[in-house]
Amino acid sequence: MEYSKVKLYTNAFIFHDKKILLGYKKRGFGIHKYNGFGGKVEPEETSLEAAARELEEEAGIKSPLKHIGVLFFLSDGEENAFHIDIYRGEGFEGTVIETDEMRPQWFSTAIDEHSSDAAPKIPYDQLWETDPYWYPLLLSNTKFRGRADFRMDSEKGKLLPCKWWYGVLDDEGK
Ligand SMILES: CNc1ncnc2c1ncn2[C@@H]1O[C@H](COP(=O)(O)OP(=O)(O)OP(=O)(O)O)[C@@H](O)[C@H]1O
Repeated sequence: MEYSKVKLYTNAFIFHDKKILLGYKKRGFGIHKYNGFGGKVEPEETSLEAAARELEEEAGIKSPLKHIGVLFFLSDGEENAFHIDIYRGEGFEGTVIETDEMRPQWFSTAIDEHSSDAAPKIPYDQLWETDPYWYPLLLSNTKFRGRADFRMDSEKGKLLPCKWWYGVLDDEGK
């Protein structure tokens, strides 16, 4: 797929007490899916500043965010490509709140199926369709990069991935 411009976005995932915080998107792009907290990078701010601002706007918390990956995402009906900077935060300050845009919820990161952890499992069937390929890298704190091209499936009446790849980076991001 081709594109003319690249738009910068952020997406932040908070980890605490063997759990990951996801938000159920209540409106707009990605509605009814679970995702990290994020949005557009505004012209006057850095990607990290945008990630911190969006996390506070959408979940009411602050966290020491570290860049862990990049997703390059293309879609039918979008002339722009999305460059999504993925951040990971260990712990947080403040109180997690529900906002007009997102309903936050904790999910278990425990690998043990029989864990007594009360938190529900990550809802892999309610994420963007290609997210399950890179969540293991996010969960294991491994730097990564990837690309996914989405096309409108006229039979199903929704955007579906037609081509994608994800790769692991070394500590220097190469
Ligand atoms: C395979 N494709 C994808 N996989 C995983 N995540 C994806 C994604 N495509 C977009 N995303 C994220 O979805 C959020 C949209 O943000 P969105 O609400 O539109 O932005 P923003 O809050 O700036 O908009 P408004 O303020 O409402 O205009 C933003 O975090 C962005 O990174």
